[in-house]
Amino acid sequence: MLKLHTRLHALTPSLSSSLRLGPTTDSASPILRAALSSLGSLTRRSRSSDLVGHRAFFCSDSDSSGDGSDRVVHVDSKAVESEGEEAESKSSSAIVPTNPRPEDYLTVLALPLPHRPLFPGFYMPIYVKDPKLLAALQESRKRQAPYAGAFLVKDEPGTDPSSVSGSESEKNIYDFKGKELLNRLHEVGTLAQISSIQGDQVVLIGHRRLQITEMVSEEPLTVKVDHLKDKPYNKDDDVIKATSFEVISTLRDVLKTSSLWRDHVQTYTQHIGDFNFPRLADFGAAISGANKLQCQQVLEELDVYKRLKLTLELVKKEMEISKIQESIAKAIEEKISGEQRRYLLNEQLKAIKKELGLETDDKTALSAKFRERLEPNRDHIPPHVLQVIEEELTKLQLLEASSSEFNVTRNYLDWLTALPWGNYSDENFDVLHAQQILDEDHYGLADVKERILEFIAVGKLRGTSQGKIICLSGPPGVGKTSIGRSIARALNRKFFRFSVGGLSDVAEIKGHRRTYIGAMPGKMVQCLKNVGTANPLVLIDEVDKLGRGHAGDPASAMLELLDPEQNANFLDHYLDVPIDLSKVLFVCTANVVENIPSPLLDRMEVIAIAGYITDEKMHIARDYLEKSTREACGIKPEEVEVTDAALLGLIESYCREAGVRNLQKHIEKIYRKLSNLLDKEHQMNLQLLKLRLLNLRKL
Ligand SMILES: Nc1ncnc2c1ncn2[C@@H]1O[C@H](COP(=O)(O)OP(=O)(O)OP(=O)(O)O)[C@@H](O)[C@H]1O
Repeated sequence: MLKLHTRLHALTPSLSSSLRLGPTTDSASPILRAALSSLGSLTRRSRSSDLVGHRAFFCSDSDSSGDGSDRVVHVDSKAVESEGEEAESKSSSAIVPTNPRPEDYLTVLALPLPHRPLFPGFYMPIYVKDPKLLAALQESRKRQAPYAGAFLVKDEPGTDPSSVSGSESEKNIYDFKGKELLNRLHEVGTLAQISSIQGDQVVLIGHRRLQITEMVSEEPLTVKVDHLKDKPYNKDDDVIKATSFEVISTLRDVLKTSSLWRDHVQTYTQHIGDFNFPRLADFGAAISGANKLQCQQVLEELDVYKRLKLTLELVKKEMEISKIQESIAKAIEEKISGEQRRYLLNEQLKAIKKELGLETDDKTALSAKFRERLEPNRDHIPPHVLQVIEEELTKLQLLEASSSEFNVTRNYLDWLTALPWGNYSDENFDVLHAQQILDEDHYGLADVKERILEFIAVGKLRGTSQGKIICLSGPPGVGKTSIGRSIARALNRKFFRFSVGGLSDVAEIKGHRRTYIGAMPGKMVQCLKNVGTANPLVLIDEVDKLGRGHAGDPASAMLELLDPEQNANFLDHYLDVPIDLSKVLFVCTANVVENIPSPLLDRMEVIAIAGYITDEKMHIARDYLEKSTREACGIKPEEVEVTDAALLGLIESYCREAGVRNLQKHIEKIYRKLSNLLDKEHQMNLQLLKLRLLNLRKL
């Protein structure tokens, strides 16, 4: 008695911690104590968890070997003391050694366990739904006999032990009473200490194996039991040792891959030198995810070697599961990291695009870009166009960036905002200046120059030059195109040239409707965007060679474009808003006036350039063509002299046509050859190369 008392006091510090975790013993091995502390947190966590509620938890009991019975009695009394239930009981348990020891419990209440058997040394919280059984448990706890027998419930015949039983079966167990219930229980179970009762939740601690021998009473079911002991085994048996080492090493492998049982396994394997084989087998089976029948098999096995072998099978399975778990986790991780990388790269791409001003997705950036373009000449933009632009900008915000509609709207806005609304170049109405420029570029052409100077003079008086279409007609190479360029220079207007020779598609002039894929505005809108001013000089080449369209008449479209009465409200199909072309000066060129469609011709002021006579050609060749060609060939004036006779010979013998393009080509040819000769002559220090009539043929 005295001995018992002193041990009780010695245990006090360790037991105070056990109150959280359940009872412990002073003689628990280092393994068990370590396991106890490491499992403390897990146990606390698991109590709130429904899932783990069906599994057992490792504790420090070790009386399965049969020598720890008195320790359990101490633990029990201490637990009761700590809960402050009855001070009296504390003294009685300490002083009166008549408290029954676990092995004294030969008649116990039978607790049905629906999910898994309880292994010695493990915790298990269960819910007792039978009020009579619950009352009996509370009663026995009060009587300082807090022990019961925990027995796994058998599956109904024909059911798959691996299939999920669910709460249905749990409920059904309590419908069985007496003998019926007894028949549903496995015979081998565990002596369970009732650690605590809270409501209908009872926390059990497994102690030693029991076997039901007979029924004592029906409600609640009470049974007589035999206490089972492990069969004697040789501790130094190599096979047992090897099997147990294999169990441990497998547990270690599980630990490496699965964190689920890390606490359990780590604690146990840390103390590898201090284990006992039956406990190891129980431990492995209890923490494995094996089904209840497999666990029950381990519980029923009294041969230590066989039990270890069964456990080994279970932990190996656990290992396989954790490998699968690892590969699943890895695959998912790879997928996630791949997606994250993609997201990151996309974000970087966006940032780079934004930095380079290529941002296409960012609607706000796009809108800002368009608004920025509008800002400088917002006052000049006609109100109806501004309204359309604003509407389109709002639409752009609502559209999905990846939709085709978005791209259409974006392109449309791009065109609308790129046009030079109300942006005019300052016209130069200085007649003298104009004459100077025209003379600079062309020889002769007195009629043409006069007409142009008149045009400028009228424009000066009116303050604007508009309302006229000049048509320059004449044979090829008489300088129709080049004079158009000169007029633009003289008037200080931007120059844009496009040829309508062979044009048969009206859409080239008036644009496509926006609904078509790859729709574009017509040539005139492209011209305005290109030159950046609303009053350029537009040279329409080869107007007499206008094609006949199969879909629409290009001549009519040209009429709309050129007619001063209509072109103030020129409607391009793509833009769909009228644009003012009245400030544009149109100059057309034609070889044969008769081929120009009469409605067009009617509106034109035709200036005919008949062609040049030899004398004119001589002047043009000497003063314009020769000069420009010499410069183009990089020959200095003092290096070459072309005599009049040679030039005349060239014109009369080789270039008899009305224009001077052929003459220009011959002069270019001669100068190319001369530059080749000069290269050789340079070496002979020849100062001047004279091109005479005689040499002309050779060249
Ligand atoms: N009176 C001129 N003075 C100076 N150079 C001229 C004159 N007439 C034509 N040229 C030159 O002749 C070349 C051909 O002229 P241009 O191309 O304008 O002819 P074109 O009448 O438009 O021909 P086409 O009908 O074939 O288009 C140009 O280099 C131009 O400078």
